[in-house]
Amino acid sequence: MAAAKIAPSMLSSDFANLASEAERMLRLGADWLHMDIMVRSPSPLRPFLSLTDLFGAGHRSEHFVPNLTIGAPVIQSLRKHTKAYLDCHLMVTNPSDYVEPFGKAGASGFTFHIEVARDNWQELIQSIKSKGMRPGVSLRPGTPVEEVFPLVEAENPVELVLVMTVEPGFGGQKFMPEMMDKVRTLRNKYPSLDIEVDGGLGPSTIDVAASAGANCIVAGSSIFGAADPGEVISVLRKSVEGSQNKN
Ligand SMILES: O=C(CO)[C@H](O)[C@H](O)COP(=O)(O)O
Ligand SMILES: [Fe+2]
Repeated sequence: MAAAKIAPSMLSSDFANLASEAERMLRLGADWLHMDIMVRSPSPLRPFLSLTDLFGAGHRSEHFVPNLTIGAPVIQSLRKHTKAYLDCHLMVTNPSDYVEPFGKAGASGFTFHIEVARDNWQELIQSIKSKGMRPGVSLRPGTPVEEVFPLVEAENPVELVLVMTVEPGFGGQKFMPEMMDKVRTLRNKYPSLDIEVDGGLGPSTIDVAASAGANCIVAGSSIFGAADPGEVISVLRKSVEGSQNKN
């Protein structure tokens, strides 16, 4: 059985006090720290011609998501303050460019999106492992779950599948229960796989995700916005463990 992992999304923390926020979450019972990486990525045509040069600054195809958060230097700084598992979720168009810097910075898990790795996921998994990180794959709400089967069944497989339960880009969005079909399908096929859900998880949505078979729970706004964040972490864990004991 895949163990319950509660992973506060540090996207909702006070970035100016990241080390103490991380320490607070671990003290309150968190297993992992979820780090959302959203970076503006250069076009493959640079320095010759970029999509922005062609279509103007409004063209968004160089971004995986319309937001900017943190990069490897922040992971490196945080690593000096904690031994915790840093569960890095890379919402970037070119994940292979980030494997080496994140490995050096001390990332523990490196989860890339299948939508930007359809042609090179085998090499990507290999390089993530060679840098000492645990490879994971994520899928946006519109991406069919079948797309990740080959990555779980590969000779050199991913060790975690992250099912997005909101459109990636921002914390504080509404949970999409229709994504639970993907979780159920994955749990039925792969009983011991780490299946992570991310987006809109909290005490009011956890039971649906836990009973579908998710064992790694990312939660940002519901934990950081709570009067008692430790209680929220405990509710999330009990729901996952309770569902597992029923099966
Ligand atoms: O990947 C993410 C956004 O793209 C975040 O991890 C996610 O949104 C968590 O935030 P919340 O729990 O507030 O929804
Ligand atoms: Fe995330």
